Amino acid sequence: MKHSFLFGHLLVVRQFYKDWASDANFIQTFGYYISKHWAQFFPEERSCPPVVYVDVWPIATPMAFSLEAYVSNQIELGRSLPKSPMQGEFLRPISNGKDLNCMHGEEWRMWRSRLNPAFSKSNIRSWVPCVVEEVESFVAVLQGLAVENGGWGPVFQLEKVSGDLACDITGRIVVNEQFRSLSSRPAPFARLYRRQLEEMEITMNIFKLIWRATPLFKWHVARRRHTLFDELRPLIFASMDSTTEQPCTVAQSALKQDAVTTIKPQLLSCPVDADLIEQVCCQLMIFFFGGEDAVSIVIPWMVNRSAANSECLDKIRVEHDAVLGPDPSLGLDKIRESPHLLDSLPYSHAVIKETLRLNPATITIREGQPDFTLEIKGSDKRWPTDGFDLFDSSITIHRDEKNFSRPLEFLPERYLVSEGHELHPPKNTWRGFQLGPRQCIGQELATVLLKLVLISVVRTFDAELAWADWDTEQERKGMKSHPVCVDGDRMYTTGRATSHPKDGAPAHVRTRC
Ligand code: HEM
Repeated sequence: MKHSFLFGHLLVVRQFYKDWASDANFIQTFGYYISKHWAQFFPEERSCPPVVYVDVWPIATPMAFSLEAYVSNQIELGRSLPKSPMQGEFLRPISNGKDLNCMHGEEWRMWRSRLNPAFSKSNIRSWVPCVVEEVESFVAVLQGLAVENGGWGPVFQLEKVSGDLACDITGRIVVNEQFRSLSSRPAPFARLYRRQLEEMEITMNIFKLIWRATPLFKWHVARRRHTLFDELRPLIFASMDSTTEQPCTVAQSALKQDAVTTIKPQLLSCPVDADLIEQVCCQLMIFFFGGEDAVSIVIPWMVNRSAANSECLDKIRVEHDAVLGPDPSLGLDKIRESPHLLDSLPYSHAVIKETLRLNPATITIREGQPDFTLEIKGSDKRWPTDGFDLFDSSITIHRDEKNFSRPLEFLPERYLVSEGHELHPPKNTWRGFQLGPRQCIGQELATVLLKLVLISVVRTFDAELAWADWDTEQERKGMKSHPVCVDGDRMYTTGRATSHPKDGAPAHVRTRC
């Protein structure tokens, strides 16, 4: 790839923004962009290189994008590489970079084994009635947005409503508290948390980089983080006071091994305990972030993909009628009474997996090491990683014909056919929740949540993204809309670090007759 002595690969980065979209999410989509245009950037090659090295110094650490499953598997399934320091820096406003997602080595292992029980299938199952309660608030919001006469209701940003749902569900599991983000009076924690999210970005803007390096910025961010922890602390104590054995909150799981299940606020005059609670606060914050960050884009993609595929919607409805009975208004009640019915929805599960295949919500980043090199097919030399942040371009792997036949088609059936069928994906290629020891700890919760969304929405409402309504609304507010399409779709991934749907995924809903 053409390298400039002065600018490194920054000119290629500029080209990406020009060709894709000026507000496209670079780290999430650059690998896929290269895989589509490799012949232009690597004219001397006969196929797309499995790893693309990008020199973006001094804006960021040089990057290496893995575009092949067998390379990514060396990064995730082999040796446990540390997370990139960039992630710790990014998460500083909420967790000071001291959370499960940023840790590695022994420290990570210790916290992961403490926290795993709270996210186990059996524990998440026992939370289902509470999760259903939060999903009912989500349905109430949609009902308020669907007009009486059967027409489409007003346009709203689906990302925001989905993120609020994720935050409220996380609040239940983490400290058993109702945050009411979906109501007009959210709890103070929910409001503060949302404000703090605004401080988080990975930027290539030089002025912002300088401002973010100043002690004043760091002080401001730390002060707000402490305010957030001040809200969280009493909730942790209240959750510890709870006498019931099940379900177990994440806070209880985090503190159990320290035998401080009876910890009381007055004990906090002891600095060791205060330090421990501070560590737990940092850990709990990553669950609010991890859940909301992914769910707020996965729900819009799920709506976008299924709305474009009426056959898929019909199949979901048939499955829900068969398992939950013909009356859609009783679907959530059925699950509340019998959570195990969630295991009897294979097609709905496949829809979730297929959504995450075509549109993975997050990207894996690891720090390259001097003694960690990559084995590349057809090359007698191992490829270096030292000095690079390693990116697993899951979207490229998921859309590669070698791994998934008819890769650009939305085909949930591929997860339902048996091995040997043309559509059956090979082992270790689907990485919607990532593979290996660092795979998503919240995947059981996420799957329950997404199934409940399908149960409560698909038979009750029509839902779709509403770009024409959005443009009209913007014009009414005096703002000119500049429609941009990526791959022929107005919906694409933006965001200054993590993935966000374009314009917050404007959508509308109507009640089904
Ligand atoms: C559809 C929803 C979700 C998707 C697609 C998703 C995806 C992922 C992926 C791909 C990773 C691996 C990241 C890496 O390799 O660096 C991950 C890690 C993680 N996720 Fe999720 N996630 C989802 C929901 C959740 C939820 C609901 C929670 C918690 C409430 C959560 C908490 C975490 C945490 C803490 C990690 C880091 C785990 C570790 O490093 O040990 N996620 N997630």
